Amino acid sequence: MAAVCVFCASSRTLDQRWLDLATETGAELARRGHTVVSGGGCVGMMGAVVDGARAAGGRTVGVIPQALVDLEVADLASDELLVTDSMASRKTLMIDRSDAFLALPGGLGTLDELFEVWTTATLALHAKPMVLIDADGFYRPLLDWLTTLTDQHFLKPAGRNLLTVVATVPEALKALESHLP
Ligand SMILES: C/C(=C\CNc1ncnc2c1ncn2[C@@H]1O[C@H](COP(=O)(O)O)[C@@H](O)[C@H]1O)CO
Repeated sequence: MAAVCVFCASSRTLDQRWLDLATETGAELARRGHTVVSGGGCVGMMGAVVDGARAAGGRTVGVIPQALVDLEVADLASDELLVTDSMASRKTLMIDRSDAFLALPGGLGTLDELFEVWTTATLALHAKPMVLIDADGFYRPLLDWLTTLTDQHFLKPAGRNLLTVVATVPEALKALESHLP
C-alpha cells in the first residue's frame, strides 16, 4: 500500500469521459489499498478522483494553498487537508507525502506538477515511480515532441524512461505497483 499522488485537471468544463477516467482512477487506487494524495480541490477531475477514492472506501489527503481554498473548493471531506502558504510549498508537500505519482490529462498546472516530479527525478532528488495515463492519445503530441528532444540529444533516454506511459487505469496500477519497493 502506498500514498499515490494524482495530478490532473481542475477545469470545470470537461467532457464526461475525463471525469469518468478520474473517478475510475481514484476508485481503483482505493480498491487496491492506496491512499490518494491530491491538490486538495473539489473541482474538475481533481474532485472526481477523490470522490471516486472515497466512494470505494479509500483514504484521501489533500494539499492546497490558502490562496486556492475558495477558487478550487477545498476538499473538506479529505481525511487530511493540508493548507500551505504558497504554490511552491504545496508542490513540495505533495511530493514529500507521496510514494508514487500518477498523471492524468490536465492543463498547465498538471504539466507543471508532472515536470517538477520528472525533472527532480532526473536529478536523482527522488526515485519515486511516475506513471502517465495517455488516455485516448491525449499526451501523444507532447510525447512525440519529447522523442524529438531525445533524438536530438536534448533529453537523455534514461531521463525519458523514468516516466512510464500507459493507456489505461489497470495498466497504470500494474506499472506503479511493479516499481514500488
Ligand atoms: C508558482 C509556482 C508554480 C506555478 N504553477 C503551478 N504549480 C503547481 N500547481 C499548479 C500550478 N499552476 C496550477 N497548479 C495546480 O495544478 C492543478 C491542476 O491544474 P490544471 O491547470 O487544471 O491542470 C490545480 O490544482 C492547480 O492549482 C511555484 O512552484
